[in-house]
Amino acid sequence: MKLEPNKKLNVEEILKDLDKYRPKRKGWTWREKLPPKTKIGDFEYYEVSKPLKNFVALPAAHYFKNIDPQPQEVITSEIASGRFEEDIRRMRMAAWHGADHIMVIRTLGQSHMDGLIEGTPEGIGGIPITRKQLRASRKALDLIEEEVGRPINFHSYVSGVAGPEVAVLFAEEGVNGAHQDPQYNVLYRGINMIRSFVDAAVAKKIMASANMLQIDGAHNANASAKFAWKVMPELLVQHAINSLYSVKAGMKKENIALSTVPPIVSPTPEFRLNFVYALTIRELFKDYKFRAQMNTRYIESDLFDATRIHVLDTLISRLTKADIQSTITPDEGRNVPWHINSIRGVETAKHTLIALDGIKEMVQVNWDNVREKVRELKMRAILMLEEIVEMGGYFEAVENGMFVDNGEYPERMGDGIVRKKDGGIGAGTVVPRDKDYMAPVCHHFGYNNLPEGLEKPCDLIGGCTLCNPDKIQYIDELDEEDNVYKRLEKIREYKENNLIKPEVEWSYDGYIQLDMTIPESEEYAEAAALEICKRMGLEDAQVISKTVLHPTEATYVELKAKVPFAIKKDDLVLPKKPEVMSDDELFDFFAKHKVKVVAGTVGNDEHNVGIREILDIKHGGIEKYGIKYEYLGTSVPPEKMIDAAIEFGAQAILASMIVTHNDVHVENMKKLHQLAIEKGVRDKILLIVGGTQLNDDLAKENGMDAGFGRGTKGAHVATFIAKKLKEKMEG
Ligand SMILES: Cc1ncc(COP(=O)(O)O)c(/C=N/CC[C@H](N)C(=O)O)c1O
Repeated sequence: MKLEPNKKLNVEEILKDLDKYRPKRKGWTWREKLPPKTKIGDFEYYEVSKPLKNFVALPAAHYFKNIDPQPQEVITSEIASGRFEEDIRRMRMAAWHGADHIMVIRTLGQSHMDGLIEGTPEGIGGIPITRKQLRASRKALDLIEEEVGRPINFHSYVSGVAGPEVAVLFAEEGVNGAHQDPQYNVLYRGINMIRSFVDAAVAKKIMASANMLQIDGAHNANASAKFAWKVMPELLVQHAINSLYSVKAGMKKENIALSTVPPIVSPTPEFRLNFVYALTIRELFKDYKFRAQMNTRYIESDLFDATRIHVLDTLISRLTKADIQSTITPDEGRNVPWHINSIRGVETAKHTLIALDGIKEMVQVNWDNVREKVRELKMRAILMLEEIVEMGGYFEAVENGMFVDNGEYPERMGDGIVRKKDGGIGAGTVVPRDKDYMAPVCHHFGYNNLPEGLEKPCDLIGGCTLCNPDKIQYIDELDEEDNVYKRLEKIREYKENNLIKPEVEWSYDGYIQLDMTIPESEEYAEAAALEICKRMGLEDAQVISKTVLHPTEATYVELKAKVPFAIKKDDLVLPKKPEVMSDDELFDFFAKHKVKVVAGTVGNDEHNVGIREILDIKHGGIEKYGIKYEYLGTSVPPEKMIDAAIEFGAQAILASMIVTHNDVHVENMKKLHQLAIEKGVRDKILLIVGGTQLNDDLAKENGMDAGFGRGTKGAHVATFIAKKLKEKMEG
């Protein structure tokens, strides 16, 4: 099976033969780095990796030969729609934008399930991680990898009371990376600490056997603390505990990634604080990997603010080091991530990393002003670790509320998270192994009374599931109602009738996002906006963000709402593509017919970039085909345009109109048409207008011969002139 860029992912195809699916590989894949000063297009890069085969480049790429340079850092897209058949569509979108690390959040509460989930039930806030969901997702990613031309890492979470079972499932199914940090269970899921650490050792050894990359859970302290910047010493301690525990459990340091988040945001002077922290952690843990995550603690519903924060967080990565740049959807503050926001997050990371390529060639740390601060932060962490040891170790420290206390250690606020050593979920469930304990399976952590001379423990049973996947018991579905087939059934009618509905996260969910500015205070603006949606016939309208432009003058309101209808794709009339003759035909025509035009930006408009692109040879402008032009400049009065065309003996006027405020562009078109009639040349001179807000219909309605909008090239205009002149000659 192969994905075609012009064909949608076929979920039914993905679901076929999942019982026979085997992962193509195990373990994590880093990007293929290219050497410093690699040339891409007209530019040199210091920190790029192998480009993609298929991609969606940044918006401005078309100015630069449509290059899409890929940073060396792995870029994560976090997905949490709750329906894996929708997640895989978004994975494809994210991969084209440059994500090669797909992280699917688990459904609420899966950490508290003491066993595996089977089948394909729908999740809340994330996906129920099941063998079938993992296989379908990994199988889809195999196809998406081929399509974009780069390996994609599939990632989820090994935590909760079924941690070891989940770790085995992941190792069996070729999951490439996972969060694993026992402190997460203890602090944020209330799971017994002895159970958590014993399970973690078992899970880590299994993850190590499959060469999975591990991400720790320190970022949760950033997200949970009242004053996120005060837990920095503790974060270093948390990283140290999980990192060393992971090494002791058999993990290689290059597979241990510290999850590090710039803890604070503007309006604080964030950079000076975040930068010191970022330098400190990288100095202390230089043999490990760094998974930089954008801040989630202070993300509000304002997408622009969130994006600014994420750009600044990515600057920190560029100025220090990140092996993975994890993107968080900028709307983390208001929705479960939607398609567009997952993609926005990836674009922000790619844009910023590429924009700051090689920044360290020009910008260095002023250690004179930083060294002392780094040292102080390290001292705080070391003192905290020493006190933990004095208390009797980690478990006692947690019992004393040492963690996520909002005092910057050694200051203490006394509001840390307290867990009892013999309390929490799974307390008392750890049983010491008997002397004759023996488990005939591979990669099993801890005491195992295996017979001498075994090549592999599982030789005793003819192979374990990690060595012999045919031993895996594949369960297809358990719930007759809550499964992917039932969900696909509900939307089959839309697909069969080629119907279209907008969506934000699930096919045909019908949601749109709209925004409006209401000249009222916040509360009236919200009420008015909802009423406007109601009168527009939209359903389930909800305000998702408000920006006060002025307490009484105006409020900008963003809403989501459902459209109560579907569109028939077959009834849609597509705007006709502008005709374009081949270069040879254009060269040939204008070699035989000498054509002159006058051109300029008409009225009181100073924008000239667009018209120059249409004229100049180096941008593929009309000059390339032999058309002569007289450029009149900007803010050219319509009268002067007509007079110049007469004087220059031009067959056409090219009038650029970018400003359309108060319909000034319509007024100028009408004037050109009227003046050409008054001067008796309307049938001798083609009136051609262009501009980002224009189109052919609007131009013709106002007396022009043609109108060209966004994306027009010189060849389009030259083709129009040639065809019209040909008609005149034949007529
Ligand atoms: C160390 C660890 N284990 C498990 C889980 C998830 O475990 P549940 O199934 O209990 O939700 C998490 C969650 N982090 C959220 C993703 C974050 N936005 C991220 O990108 O890292 C975690 O940090």
